Amino acid sequence: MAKHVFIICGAAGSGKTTVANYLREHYGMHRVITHTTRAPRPGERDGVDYHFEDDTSISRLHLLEQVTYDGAQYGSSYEGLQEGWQAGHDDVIVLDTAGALTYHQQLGDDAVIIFLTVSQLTVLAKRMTQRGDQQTAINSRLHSKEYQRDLHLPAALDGIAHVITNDDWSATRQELDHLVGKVLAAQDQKC
Ligand SMILES: Nc1nc2c(ncn2[C@@H]2O[C@H](COP(=O)(O)OP(=O)(O)O)[C@@H](O)[C@H]2O)c(=O)[nH]1
Ligand SMILES: Nc1ncnc2c1ncn2[C@@H]1O[C@H](COP(=O)(O)OP(=O)(O)O)[C@@H](O)[C@H]1O
Repeated sequence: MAKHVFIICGAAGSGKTTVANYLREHYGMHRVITHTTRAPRPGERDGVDYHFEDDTSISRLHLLEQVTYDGAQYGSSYEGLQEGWQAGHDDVIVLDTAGALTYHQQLGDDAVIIFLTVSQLTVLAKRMTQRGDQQTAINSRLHSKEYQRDLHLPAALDGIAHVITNDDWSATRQELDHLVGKVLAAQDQKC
């Protein structure tokens, strides 16, 4: 029975969305769509990239965890996880490191945490520009304490998270394939 949730965390621009989409497309994982009060970026769609909320609608939700990141609210629900598991799929979700820690505390080894980083941190802002983010949004992000915190693996996730340096996409893909292969093989042995 599938019941893992692959949690992708790391700084803005490190490649979390790219990795989550790869795991969905290549391993049939269920992408858990989380909730946010931040404004959609160009090209983002409600219900696909996020459930876009306002302060009132997000406060009515029954969330497993909720954080403030760069002045906006973000949160995820247990129902979102169950959707994938009930359909027999592993889940993949994109979270900040505070959320990743909460999931580790709640789900133990069923939460497989991947922390993404890059060798040159200056690359991150360039990737945000390439992605089409507005300059004011990039500046706000770069100066937020949450962005600064998630540039490095928090001590509480040391030895728990799998760290991948996402400089070169083909190397990242190989590391992901290796990790997912190991987790799925261990899962098959348990069944
Ligand atoms: N804890 C938590 N973090 C979330 C959730 N949804 C998104 N995030 C994180 O919130 C942060 C900001 O996300 P976003 O605005 O999409 O910016 P990005 O990091 O540039 O892609 C990222 O670290 C996301 O991983 C959630 O439901 N819970
Ligand atoms: N290894 C990589 N090399 C070059 N560009 C990348 C790589 N991984 C992701 N990107 C690009 O960088 C930008 C930010 O990636 P994204 O997945 O949106 O990051 P995040 O979700 O962590 O903010 C996107 O335009 C994406 O296509």
